[in-house]
Amino acid sequence: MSKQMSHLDDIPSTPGKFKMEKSPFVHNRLRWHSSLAKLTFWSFIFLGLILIFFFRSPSSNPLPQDPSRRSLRTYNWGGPAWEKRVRSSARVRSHNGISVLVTGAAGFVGTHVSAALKRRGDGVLGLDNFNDYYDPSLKRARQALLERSGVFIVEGDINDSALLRKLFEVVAFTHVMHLAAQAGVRYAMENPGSYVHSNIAGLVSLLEVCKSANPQPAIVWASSSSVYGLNTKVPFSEKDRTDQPASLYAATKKAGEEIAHTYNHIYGLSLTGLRFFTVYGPWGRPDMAYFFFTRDILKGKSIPIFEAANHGTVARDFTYIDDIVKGCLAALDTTEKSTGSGGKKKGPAQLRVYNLGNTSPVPVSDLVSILERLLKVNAKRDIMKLPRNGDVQFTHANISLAQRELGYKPSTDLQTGLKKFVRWYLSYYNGGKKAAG
Ligand SMILES: O=C(O)[C@H]1O[C@H](OP(=O)(O)OP(=O)(O)OC[C@H]2O[C@@H](n3ccc(=O)[nH]c3=O)[C@H](O)[C@@H]2O)[C@H](O)[C@@H](O)[C@@H]1O
Repeated sequence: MSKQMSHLDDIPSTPGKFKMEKSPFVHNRLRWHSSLAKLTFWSFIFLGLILIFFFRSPSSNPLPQDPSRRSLRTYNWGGPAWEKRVRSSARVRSHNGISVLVTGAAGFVGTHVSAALKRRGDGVLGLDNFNDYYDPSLKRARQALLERSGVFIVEGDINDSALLRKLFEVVAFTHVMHLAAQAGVRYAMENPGSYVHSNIAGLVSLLEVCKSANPQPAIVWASSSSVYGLNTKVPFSEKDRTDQPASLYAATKKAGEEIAHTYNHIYGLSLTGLRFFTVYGPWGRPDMAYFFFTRDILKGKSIPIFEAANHGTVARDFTYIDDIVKGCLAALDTTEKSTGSGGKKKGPAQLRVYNLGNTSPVPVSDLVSILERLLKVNAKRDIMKLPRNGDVQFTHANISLAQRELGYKPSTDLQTGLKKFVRWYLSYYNGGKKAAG
């Protein structure tokens, strides 16, 4: 052993150099050895301290706001008490009910869909990674709301295949409502990686587990109106081209539609994509214009209102959350079963895509006028050129396919929907004396 040690000690770090110093400088060499040992010792201590710092104190993470680090977060899950909560939340309580895994359940659409499913007696289990793309306390408040109606949200990431497999082991979900995603059109230029992480890698991770589950669930998931990109044919129909995305966000949603095709084709998964058109309403997303316009109008801050070239109008087919929820439930209720089992396809399976919009685009400047009336405050309008960061000039949904096949019929105009949003906003932020971040 000692022989071996001395042999190892003799190996020069830079072959050739060491040999030259060998015989004439024995003393030097001994001194060199002891300082090398000291150096190694202190390096280990230093390395150890760094490791302790990283693993023990996530709050002192040097980049807490960088969502590309989200995948490094660890979540606690598992154990008999946890499994019991999972089972109880997913238990179907009505005749002919379905059991649904809702990803992104602490999100805007996820919360509303989960609550609606639970209300009619379906089994619902939520999954959410509670990331900090926008104020996580709003997500926690939505979680508390769902908790009160008996929906448990598991904390975890859709990229965690072991967690997903565990969930399917504990519950034989008949359906997955996949709403977890990195949303927002403009943020894709700041953090492209988070779009790939959630909307592509996360989707594949989920579909991998679904295709191997036995029985395979039917999946309904959130695509986006943004897939129409630079398409100029209005209103946008599902038959129109979607190969000119204007943002990376749109490109990842379009990629999702292609990935859905692949898993349907190879594994017989039943897949339905819903192209949502600018969804708004109570408990909405603070990164969306109607939400932060409201906050900034109340604060007396100026709001940037985009216009296209030559004072061209920028407009959106704003769609109220309750209409979207009805569309989601109708999509779940009309799914056919997946046809595969054990990762093998047995026959062709259902593959669908629907527009869920309002069919009545409203210029952004009109949205601001409605908010001014509801808030009784004049906005400080800062008209600026539509930046080249992913926004398109207008969206307009043709919903005849969803109408025909899902019975989808939106019934809330922007004025009515914003009135409900403003009422919620004032009671959430002022009633609770919270400040909108
Ligand atoms: O329909 C969709 O698929 C997409 O709808 C929204 O995207 P967007 O329509 O851009 O919604 P907002 O960011 O709320 O913008 C609404 C309108 O306000 C305009 N806007 C936005 C921000 C701003 O500072 N000023 C401004 O005039 C935008 O150009 C747009 O016309 C969501 O943010 C996306 O996640 C979703 O996928």
